[in-house]
Amino acid sequence: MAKITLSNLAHSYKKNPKSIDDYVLRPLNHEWDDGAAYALLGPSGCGKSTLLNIISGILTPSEGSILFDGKDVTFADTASRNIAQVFQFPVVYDTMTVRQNLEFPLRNRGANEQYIQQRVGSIARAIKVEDLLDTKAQGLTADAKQKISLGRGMVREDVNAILFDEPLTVIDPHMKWELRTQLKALHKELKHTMIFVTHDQTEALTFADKVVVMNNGSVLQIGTPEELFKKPAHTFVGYFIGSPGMNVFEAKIEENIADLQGNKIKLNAKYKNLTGKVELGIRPEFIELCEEGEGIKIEINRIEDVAHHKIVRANYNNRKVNIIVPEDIKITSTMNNIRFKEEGINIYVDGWLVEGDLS
Ligand SMILES: Nc1ncnc2c1ncn2[C@@H]1O[C@H](COP(=O)(O)OP(=O)(O)OP(=O)(O)O)[C@@H](O)[C@H]1O
Repeated sequence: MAKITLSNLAHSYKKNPKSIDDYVLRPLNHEWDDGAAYALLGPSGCGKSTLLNIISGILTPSEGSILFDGKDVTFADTASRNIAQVFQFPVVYDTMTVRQNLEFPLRNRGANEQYIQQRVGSIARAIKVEDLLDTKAQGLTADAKQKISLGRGMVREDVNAILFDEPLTVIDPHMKWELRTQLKALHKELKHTMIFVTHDQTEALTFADKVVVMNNGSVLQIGTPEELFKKPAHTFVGYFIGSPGMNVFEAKIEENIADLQGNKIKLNAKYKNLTGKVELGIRPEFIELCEEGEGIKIEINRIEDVAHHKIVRANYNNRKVNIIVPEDIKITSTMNNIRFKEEGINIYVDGWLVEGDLS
């Protein structure tokens, strides 16, 4: 296992990039802790695979360097980086049995027979393919083959890192949950440094200790699922993560009062001299519905009953606002107003979170 350091790393697919817009990865400086499970999350085209390919050595970055435990591997090939990879589509040898497929990475490295049997046994148990061990891979479903690919990725204990590039895409939806849980359990047991690329927030939030949120070639935040929920570092993180995502309103801020188009909202911190585009962000979970005469007037458009809560879709001054209310709350025809819970309010300038003075 290794700590992975990205130092002034940037990448452009153009030979002579002229401006920052020519870069698909903008300068990054980050350390990925040894033994942690990371999810790399972001919309299609934000640069996730480019970054993963740079870490694995498939791609050489146009600028900066990458270090494994302090050793510069920027120009080292994939084989010498000692990493395991699992791709979107299964990589298995059809003519081999499941057992032989799982044994392959260990035999390749000259592991002894007793260790191979013990290790393949425990991985087969973890991914629940014990009954398939002596079956040829050829006849297996895409799901089962991808499970074998995951097993092959996990079977070596001596790798620096395991990289997963959207490995659950071909997996049947209810099997996805099971595999994610198994991957998490294997990570707990083996403590491999794992990087899991996905554009699915549920996948990222359930698998990872830390989620790296990317957009447009930049890392916007690295945080625990709780940090991403409570303190999104950027408005993009706020509305990309969450279902529905964070509500964002333009605001004027004077000390500890936010003015939303004439509606005054009390804040639990003071802000001074904010210049630029000032916005107030609040997740739907921190907005309460209340009776007419209190809070801010809204127009309710639709109420959706989802598992364990209701989502209220409404309009406030010609813009959309989403509210999450517990399933046991009865919404009456006079509940046309909302109020904000102070602890759920975050203030942003030009998209970025600013901390106020709590004293
Ligand atoms: N070989 C290439 N040559 C030129 N441009 C490329 C190449 N590979 C990727 N790109 C571009 O780089 C940007 C980042 O792509 P990348 O595949 O890293 O994003 P991603 O976040 O992994 O997206 P997805 O989830 O769709 O795979 C995109 O605009 C893509 O079109």
